[in-house]
Amino acid sequence: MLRVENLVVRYGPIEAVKGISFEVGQGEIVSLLGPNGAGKTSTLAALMKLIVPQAGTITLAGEDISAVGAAQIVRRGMTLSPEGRRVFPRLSVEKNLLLGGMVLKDWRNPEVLNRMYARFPILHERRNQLAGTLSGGEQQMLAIARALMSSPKVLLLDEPSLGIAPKIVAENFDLICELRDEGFTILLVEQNVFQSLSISDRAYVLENGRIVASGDSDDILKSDLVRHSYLGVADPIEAA
Ligand SMILES: Nc1ncnc2c1ncn2[C@@H]1O[C@H](COP(=O)(O)OP(=O)(O)OP(=O)(O)O)[C@@H](O)[C@H]1O
Repeated sequence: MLRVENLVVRYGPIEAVKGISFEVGQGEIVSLLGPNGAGKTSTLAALMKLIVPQAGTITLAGEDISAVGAAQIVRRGMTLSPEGRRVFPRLSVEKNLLLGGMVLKDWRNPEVLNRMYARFPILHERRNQLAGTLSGGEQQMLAIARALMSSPKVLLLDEPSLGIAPKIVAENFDLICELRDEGFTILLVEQNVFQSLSISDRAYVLENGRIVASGDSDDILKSDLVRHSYLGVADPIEAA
């Protein structure tokens, strides 16, 4: 569903992503892991053209979207729930949601909004409230719901558990699994390595802009590299 080849992202002299290649199959959850500064957010931003990559080929559902801009990428079926949620704090919950589908022709179609409210009743309850007044967990829910408003095929999730309470984190991971079961294809960036690997099918580990490990999530969880470098424990199964 998503294939990335030789992606390079530079900020002036800093090469943040150094020619990485990976793919996400239809209906998979794939984790992109790695320490702070590894290049995870830069990769997602480049996929959505929020920053322009210096090189690389991006293929979405068989179509080359390397030269396609952000709005068109959303129309073609890929959206991002960004790190730090980035809801518009002074707009209502409903307006935040509508913005998620606004690049589509039928963005005013009430069915789309109603479907989202049926999935997230709390957002319906709070639809007239300013987004900035929601709790962290609710804002995260809103960011994911906003990304779903354009009915994407591929969902990019950047740190959906960052800064929210453990109970809500567990609910978010359940939601991500539900979305996979409904057929969404998900690329998940997470600091929460155990939980991320426990729900994903496969994973890539980024370090200093390069992929240093990849494979089935179960194998990555057991690998020495991840155990020692990223999890900091001798036995992650015991620790979990
Ligand atoms: N706007 C920017 N200008 C200059 N350098 C940047 C910019 N954004 C990121 N970088 C640098 O690019 C590298 C990769 O950063 P990036 O945010 O993609 O990593 P990350 O893996 O997402 O880390 P984190 O989990 O901390 O967000 C880092 O060295 C970072 O300092």
